[in-house]
Amino acid sequence: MPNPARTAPAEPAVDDLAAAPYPGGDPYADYRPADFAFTALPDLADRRLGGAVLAAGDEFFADRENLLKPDPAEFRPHTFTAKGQLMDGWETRRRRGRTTGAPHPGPDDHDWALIRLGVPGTVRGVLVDTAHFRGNHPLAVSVEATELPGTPGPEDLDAADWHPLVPRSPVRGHAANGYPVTDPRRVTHLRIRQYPDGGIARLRVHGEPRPDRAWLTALGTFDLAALAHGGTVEDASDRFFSSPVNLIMPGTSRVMGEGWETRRRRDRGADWVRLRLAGRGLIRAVEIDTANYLGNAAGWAGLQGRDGEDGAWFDLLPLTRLQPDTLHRLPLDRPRPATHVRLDVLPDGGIARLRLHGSLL
Ligand SMILES: NC(=O)NC(NC(N)=O)C(=O)[O-]
Repeated sequence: MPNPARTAPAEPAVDDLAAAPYPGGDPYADYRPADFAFTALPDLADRRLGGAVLAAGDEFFADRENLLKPDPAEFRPHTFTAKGQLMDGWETRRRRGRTTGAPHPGPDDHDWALIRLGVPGTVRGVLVDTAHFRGNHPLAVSVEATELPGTPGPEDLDAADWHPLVPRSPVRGHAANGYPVTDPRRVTHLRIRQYPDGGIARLRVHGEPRPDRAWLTALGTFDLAALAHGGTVEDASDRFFSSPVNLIMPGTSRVMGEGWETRRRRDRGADWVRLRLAGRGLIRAVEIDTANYLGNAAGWAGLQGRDGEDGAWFDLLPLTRLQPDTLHRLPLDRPRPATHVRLDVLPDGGIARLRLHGSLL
């Protein structure tokens, strides 16, 4: 019987895909970030929107649920549970070949996980973050997608029709690995495969939300700006401290960092964010919440509306004085059809949530 260690090819040098062992100090010091335009779009798999990892073939070293945690992955060196080093991600056991003569995994051996998006939509890019997985990240990943009605379980997903979103692609360790997606189909669930095994810290699925239209019609009156209903942040003047997408996230903010906070303005200008509504609708009631902004709440806020991509902007809500750390409830007397809304903030500061209650036309 040949000794596989002797016949195996020499260890490849630490190349671009690999990551150096943890050198001590700040675990993110040698992390390799990525700058992909699609990351400006919301994460449709966000746990806070209802995203979940429904099942995984293996999760021996670290739980699949970690994949969708909103915060960056943490690393505590030399922290061992009964199974191994504590890892903040989804990590499977090492695969083995079948025989002494073939001890390595086969070329198609892989681990898999099934993801339910929090909001269905068109995926524009997938981010596979291998933060802190060095020497145990997968060699490659692939992602498939499907669209199913209702609330299917893992068994239903097994029998679903899957189409590829990301072909089998190389993965770098301790890095943000971005894969742009061009397939325009609406999807509700994903299947990620990692070849042959290993650990992934976080999975982000960036795209355009496309919720169930029949559900919105049944609701009647709902928040036309909410991400969960298909509202989107198209652009904003400032993303310095936090993302404007926070304005349209579910629930209330718990701390300052969970809202939209702009930097201190040193000119005479104003900050703004432009939203595309869930559809063409009539807004009747506005909520502007400055929760957790005490010394830095926006001073005044106003709303403009626009009907169609090329429509002219018109006043929806005149500039209104805001109080710190307060939910402002503002009925609109004369609703007008709108597809887009611009929130103007004077002179700068923080707003935690913007709710635009109304109905589709
Ligand atoms: N040092 C490790 O991380 N080893 C193993 N992983 C964990 N989590 O212990 C492995 O084999 O990948």
